[in-house]
Order: sequence, then structure tokens, then C-alpha cells
Amino acid sequence: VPRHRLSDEIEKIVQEHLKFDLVDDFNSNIWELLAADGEMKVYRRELEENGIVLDPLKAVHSVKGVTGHEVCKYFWDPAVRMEWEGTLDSSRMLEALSDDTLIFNQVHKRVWPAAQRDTCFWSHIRSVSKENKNDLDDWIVVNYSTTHDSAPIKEPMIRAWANVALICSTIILNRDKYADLSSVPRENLVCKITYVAQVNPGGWAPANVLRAVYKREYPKFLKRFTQYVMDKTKKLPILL
Ligand SMILES: CC(C)(C)c1cc(CCc2ccccn2)cc(-c2ccc(S(=O)(=O)CCO)cc2)c1
Repeated sequence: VPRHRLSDEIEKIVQEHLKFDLVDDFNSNIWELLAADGEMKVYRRELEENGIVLDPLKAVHSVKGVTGHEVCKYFWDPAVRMEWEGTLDSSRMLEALSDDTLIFNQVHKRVWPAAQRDTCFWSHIRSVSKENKNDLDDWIVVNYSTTHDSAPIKEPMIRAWANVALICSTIILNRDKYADLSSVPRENLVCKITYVAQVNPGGWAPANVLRAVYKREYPKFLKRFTQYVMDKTKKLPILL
């Protein structure tokens, strides 16, 4: 795998997500259920630093008819970002560090009476093989804030910070019926999705306003993205 200037940081952040995000810690009382819609459950933990809301968000979802590779690919692919992302004014891919690592600069729509925000982050996609060789690989995308010469911080825009991971496992129902996995019909696929996000909005914004925005925007965002992947893949051969 070709190495580049961010390889070490990426390895550290990706391994942290793989170690912590899939722990099922929902029965402890640290997570508060924000929203539930069918199979999708969105939780938050209240966390503030110097009066700035950093509330970690964790969502789990189960989507029929798609593979984890497909979900992660559409989430990572710069070519389709504005097709599913409804919260952005613009998205620019600044640099491709390798075939699995890109750097983005995105301007977010103003979702509250505060100044407009932008983000600059590396986005890394990879497969993670399972212990059981019969299982399909898991897939993960991590979006982690970074700096870049082509994305200078320019007033009045406020630079926000994000650490986001999308981790997907694929379950094949009636697995033993299919010798060739690529002939599995889509109705026998279930994708288990874990989405974690921690955002620092940068600059001050009222905690109650931020929490109301998070409660409204994250469930909408996840529902829209997963529906988009189902619509885009419906007529396509499955991507294992
Ligand atoms: C402060 C600001 C920068 C505006 C901001 C506020 C909020 C919380 C409110 C919210 C939740 C969901 C969608 C939009 N806004 C979320 C995000 C955010 C959402 C999603 C991702 S991503 O999943 O990596 C997809 C990237 O295209 C990154 C950052 C950013």
C-alpha cells in the first residue's frame, strides 16, 4: 500500500475507530437515544469542553439489499458527494494522496444563526477482513479533519472540526444456497451500519441551539444517505 505524509496518522485514527466504535455499550447509561426510525437508532453522549458542545454521536442501522462495500463506496466517492449530501453548499476534493485517501474542503449550509462553517478533512476507505473467512469483509470510511494549503482559513468562515467513521458489515441470508456469492439476490443481503461522529463547530454557538440542530439533522442525514444508496444500487449487480 503506497505510503504518504498522512499514513501514520491515518493508521492510528482508523485503528482507534476499529477498536472502540463497534463496542456495544448501549446498555450502559452513557448514551441517550436521540431518535429511532425503523432499524435506525441515533444516540448522543453529552460532552462539553470550555462551554463548547462536542457531543459524540453514534448511530446504528440495518439496511436490506446493499453490501457494506457499496455503502462505504458511495459515502467516500467525491463524484457523488453532492448527490446525497443535503447539508453542503459545496464540496471540493483537494488532493488524492492515494487510491484510498482523499482530502476534501466542504462548505456547510448555515443551519443556525451563527457564522458559516467549513471543514477540511482526509477521507480514507478500506476493507477489514473478518475472523471467519466465510464472512464478507467489513468496510470502513474515516473522515478526519486536517489542514491543507489549498484550504486556508478565511474570515468570516469558521473552520469546524470533525472525526467521523462509517463502519459496515454485510450479512448474507441463506448463505449456503449460493456457491458463487456474486449471484446472491439483493433481498438476501443485510448491511449493519455503525456511524460515529464527533464535531467541534469551532467558535462559540449556544449549547441548546446546537443540540436541537444535532437532534434534527443527524437522523435526517443518515436516512437520506442510506435511502440514496438503496436507490442507486437497486438495479446494479452487487459489489462484494
Ligand atoms: C459544524 C458543521 C461543520 C456545520 C457540522 C455540524 C454537524 C452537526 C449537525 C449536522 C448533522 C448532520 C448533518 C449536518 N449537520 C455535523 C457536521 C458533519 C456531518 C457529517 C459529516 S460526514 O459524515 O463526514 C459527511 C461529510 O460530507 C461531517 C460533518 C458538520
